[in-house]
Amino acid sequence: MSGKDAILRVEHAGFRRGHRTVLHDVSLDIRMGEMTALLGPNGAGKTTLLRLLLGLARPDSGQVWLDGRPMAHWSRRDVARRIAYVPQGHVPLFPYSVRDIVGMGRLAETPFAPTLHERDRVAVAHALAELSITHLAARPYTELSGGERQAVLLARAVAQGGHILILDEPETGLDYGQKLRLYALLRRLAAQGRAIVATTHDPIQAAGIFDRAILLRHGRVMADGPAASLLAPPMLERLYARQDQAKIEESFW
Ligand SMILES: Nc1ncnc2c1ncn2[C@@H]1O[C@H](COP(=O)(O)OP(=O)(O)OP(=O)(O)O)[C@@H](O)[C@H]1O
Repeated sequence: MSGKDAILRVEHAGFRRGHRTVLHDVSLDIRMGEMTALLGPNGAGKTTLLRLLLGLARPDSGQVWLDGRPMAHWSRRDVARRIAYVPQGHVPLFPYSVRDIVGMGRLAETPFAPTLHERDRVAVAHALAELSITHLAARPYTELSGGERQAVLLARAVAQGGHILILDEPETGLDYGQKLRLYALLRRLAAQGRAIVATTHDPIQAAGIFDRAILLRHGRVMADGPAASLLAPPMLERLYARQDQAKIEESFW
């Protein structure tokens, strides 16, 4: 694997669902200490690409590498030690307490223990404090607001540790103050050397926050570069152009 700091690499990945090709020849590197935003219109393939990065789906062609080894060679537990995931809108069936949900982030470390070890409890307390939700610790997760739930899922990812944090539309449901705290937290985690990858539907905000942007359209990487320069009007108009308009532009160019 080239690129000294690339912890995750996608090499010429193709992915099909039935007759649909969802990802076409996607190649990219995810680097330590970098905040990478993944943008594109609805259905562009962002969540599918995250699933490949998480090892939850395998490409039909090409390869995904984690820390220099093919993803398929890693056990689920070893992937969970390295990659924390914050999914979109997750609602469990049972009214676990916030403390229990955040504690689930420690399962890769202590999978069969009936109770958490002291170091796990410290990690949970630290994560709750980091997200300013210590006061919610005993509340049932199912009774929280959307923004509070999102903060709990972030705390679970922080408690999990790992070098890579992958988030699917993490701003969903957050108020403005929570969004600012989320981005400050992600920046701190990146400054500690972690790799941050997040999908977002807010390119204007992402331009000021992320280091790098990868633009996906119709399952292909349309552009990959510094967020501040890429996420500007000409590129964004192309990225989010209606399909018929894009065809006109493609034939024009
Ligand atoms: N299980 C499936 N079966 C068939 N097609 C699927 C399946 N999952 C995803 N797709 C298709 O793959 C394409 C990419 O979906 P994906 O969820 O990755 O897009 P996205 O960029 O995350 O979209 P959004 O911004 O709306 O969340 C879409 O056209 C979707 O309809």
